[in-house]
Amino acid sequence: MAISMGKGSVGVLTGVFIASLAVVVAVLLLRTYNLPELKVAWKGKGAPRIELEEDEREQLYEALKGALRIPTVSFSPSEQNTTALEEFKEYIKSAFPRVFNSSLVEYELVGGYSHLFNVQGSDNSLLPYMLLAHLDVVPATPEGWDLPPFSGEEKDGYIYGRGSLDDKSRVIDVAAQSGRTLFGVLIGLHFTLPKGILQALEFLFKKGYKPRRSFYIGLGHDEEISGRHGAKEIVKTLETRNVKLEYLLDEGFGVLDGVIYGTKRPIALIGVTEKGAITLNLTVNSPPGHSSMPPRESSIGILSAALSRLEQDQMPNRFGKGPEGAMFEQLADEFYFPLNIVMANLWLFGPLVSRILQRTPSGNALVRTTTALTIFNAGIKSNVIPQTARATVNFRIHPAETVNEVLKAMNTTIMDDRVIPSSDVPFFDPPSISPHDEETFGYQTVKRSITDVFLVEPVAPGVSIGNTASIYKFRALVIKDEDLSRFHGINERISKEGIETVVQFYFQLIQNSDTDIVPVQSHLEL
Ligand SMILES: CCCCCCCC/C=C\CCCCCCCC(=O)N[C@@H](CCCCN)C(=O)O
Ligand SMILES: [Zn+2]
Ligand SMILES: [Zn+2]
Repeated sequence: MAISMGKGSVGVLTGVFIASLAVVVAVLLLRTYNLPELKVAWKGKGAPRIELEEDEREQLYEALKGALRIPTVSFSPSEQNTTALEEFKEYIKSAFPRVFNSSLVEYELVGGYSHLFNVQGSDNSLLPYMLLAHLDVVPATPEGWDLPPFSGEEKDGYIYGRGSLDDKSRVIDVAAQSGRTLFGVLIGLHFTLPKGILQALEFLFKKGYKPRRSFYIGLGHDEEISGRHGAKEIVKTLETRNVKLEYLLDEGFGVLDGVIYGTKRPIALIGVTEKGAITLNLTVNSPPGHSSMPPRESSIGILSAALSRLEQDQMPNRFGKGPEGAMFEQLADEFYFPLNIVMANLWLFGPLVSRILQRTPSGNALVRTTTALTIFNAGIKSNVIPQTARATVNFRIHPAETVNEVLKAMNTTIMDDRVIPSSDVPFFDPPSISPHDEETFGYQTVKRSITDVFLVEPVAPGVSIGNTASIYKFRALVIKDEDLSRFHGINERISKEGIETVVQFYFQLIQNSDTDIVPVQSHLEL
């Protein structure tokens, strides 16, 4: 069928072309010259903060340092440092005596090393909520670190260590909607570790606080390897007791300061959904033998070629097909000119924005299903042709795609029957979007607590690129662009100010949850 265009269409297209060109030039200029420095002059008062004495502050830093020194590493689904997990049990008991000795707290160990606290409120008519965190960490070797990863040492106002961001500085925050069972929200759960949560509770008890609304704190011990024995057992435990939650909060985004290119001020994002995930092991077997008589193709060669195809031939850019498009449109006013115009008109500029986003790893993660090659194993000796080569590929699925679609695309890309896929961790489609309208207590309470503590606007819903399988995902930290590589990377660290803010956030959230009235959002005067 022929496509014809009238004069009018040509005019419109020319206009669109010129507008696009202007935007491209403007974007290039913005990239060339530094953006104006962020000048944030908040006049918002926020909520009263917990006043920490100097010795309490020191106690807070020391408690985190102590936690970082216990190497609670999850190496693989079948290997964890159980000695460290044992040590951690004793550690939290000594670091948070008021929590463990309070008559308001029921404590139990779940799945061997996970911790479940039920803090009794005075009003049983209010549904409880849940805060989640995890105490396990991914492995780290000292290479490249300014300070050793399990030393809990301090430099220039930062406390360094594996887990300082993910997730030993945080406390569990999980929130399910009224009437939803935990199982529905926690499948494949990722927990984060609970330092800030327990510390906030410790300080609250010290001040004689008694909550009105009951809440749970769940600290998983195997979140980094899918939460099979921690989170899932906690879910089972609560399901058996027919527990319903008002909301559930876990780690996730944070207050993003300069992370989204071209924004005028820090933006707090609460994850209301997240990407799906598949982790596959790819194996190639071929006859072993003497390296002096190599076959034309070896297991290593076959597997490497397949992996290279996967890395080169990424899944398509889906920008705008999932909730991330709406997120940018909602935030349009937060961008400098002319990006504000661009973001408000994604129907026109969507393709341009999607191309710009995919140029950075974090932007790319928002716009497509990502393919990450994470493990490669083969060979035992320099003169032996290996029988087996094995690699692991981790896909994070864009909300507009499914597990089945990704598997199909992967097969098409590899196109080699000798590469055998298998999986030993659960995979899941991107979950549905958690409610975040003006009537939703959990979302609005988290949002209000963010504004109270960080004095930041806007607070908007977003799509989390990491997995937590919780209802709301927020990390009470200001995250700068340079921090992104520290997650699961080298020189993971948290500022002393940052760790105090985490505590302030939970201190505030726990108190803001003590009502049945959906909070009115405060607005900051600029
Ligand atoms: C324009 C770009 C905007 C992008 C903004 C990105 C901001 C990202 C902020 C923080 C990122 C931190 C990474 C989040 C980690 C989430 C938690 C986590 O590590 N979960 C694990 C669970 C593992 C479960 C076992 N399969 C994970 O996702 O690997
Ligand atoms: Zn992690
Ligand atoms: Zn984590």
